[in-house]
Amino acid sequence: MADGDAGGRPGEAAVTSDPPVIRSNVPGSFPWGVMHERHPALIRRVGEATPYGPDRRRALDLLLAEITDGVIRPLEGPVHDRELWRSWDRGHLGRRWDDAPFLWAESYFYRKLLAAVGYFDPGPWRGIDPFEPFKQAELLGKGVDEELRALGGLSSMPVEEQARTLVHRALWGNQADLGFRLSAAGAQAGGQVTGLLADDGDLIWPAVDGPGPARVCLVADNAGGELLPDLALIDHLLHTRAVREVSLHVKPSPYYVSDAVPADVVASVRRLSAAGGAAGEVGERLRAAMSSGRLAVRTHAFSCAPLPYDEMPGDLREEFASATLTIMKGDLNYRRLVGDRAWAPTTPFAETVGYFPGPVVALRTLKSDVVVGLGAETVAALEADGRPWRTSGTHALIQARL
Ligand SMILES: O=P(O)(O)OC[C@H]1O[C@](O)(CO)[C@@H](O)[C@@H]1O
Repeated sequence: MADGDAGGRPGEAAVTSDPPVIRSNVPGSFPWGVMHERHPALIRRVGEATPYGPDRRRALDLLLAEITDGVIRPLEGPVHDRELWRSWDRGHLGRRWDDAPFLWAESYFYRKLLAAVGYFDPGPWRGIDPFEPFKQAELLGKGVDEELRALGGLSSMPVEEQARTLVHRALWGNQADLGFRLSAAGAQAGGQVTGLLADDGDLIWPAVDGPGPARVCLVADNAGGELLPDLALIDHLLHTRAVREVSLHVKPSPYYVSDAVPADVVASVRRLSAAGGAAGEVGERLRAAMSSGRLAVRTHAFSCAPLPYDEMPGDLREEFASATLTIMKGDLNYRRLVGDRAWAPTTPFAETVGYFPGPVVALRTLKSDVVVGLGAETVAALEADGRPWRTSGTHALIQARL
């Protein structure tokens, strides 16, 4: 199957009734806006944020030209991940960007952006995160101060309320990733519609507290304002709950603007420790947990793959299969989890994640068209309201399949 258009999940019987994959070839649609407005704006912002020399600037200009009216070109030179991308290709190289699945094209765009800035090349720009200036500004910003201060109020709450609060902070931390803020709608976003569109939050704790030592995987999304509450939640799992071990999955290289990489984990733990008070204690406990191995940071290449999780490789499948619970953070992970398809929003969540090898919960604010697991009345009310509820980041959900 070229790109899973008609179902055909690897390792499973073809599901011919699956809806079509989302592409960016409809002018005016959300994916079209990402590819034609957000990505060019991002190329410009990256060029402004770091003092690259003429070669890198030329490469950024070429990337802009390629995504504007060109076809998808292969990576040039002796790159370390050529074989990987060949295995992920699905026949899209050489076709128009807009005709590839949105998920695939977006992901490849970020890989090409890293190529343009020389992130993997020998030389001065190797390993320089092009998004670091944005991430750093956020980590040092006022919003983060508030987040850290709020941790002080937790100790006076009963444990169940602490847990609920931490899950909600981790959930809403996903609201505004830095890529999302590159669009006018995203820049103005910030409202929250209280009352989740789906709320399986109460299912989390019985799953984690069950008999036997638990191991939790948290598949992180953005750095800064999202990773800090994720880390606070991890601290709760390790310190207050009887969780033996947490695997924190972050991206092996910069991706989707603000996605967390290992350097962001280190920066966030430092930020927590430096804050003093309750946040400082969280930071110190996390540092100790990293030293002892109870908190392990993982970077799997598939975390930056342009494919849904139902195509995950065997070692990652085993990792999730052996976890008591996997927490999937954010919009992109949600798209990869349920499949980036034009699902009817009332499609049961469990039906879309049947392939997932262990208990899984998604914490996600809605920033793209994909959504499943909603009640018909909820959908009718959202549609009647007339505002862009699927993509504005104002709505959130917690969905579990245990
Ligand atoms: O950081 P998150 O929550 O994964 O959101 C990233 C989202 O932003 C977009 O890339 C749009 O810019 C979506 O396609 C994607 O799902």
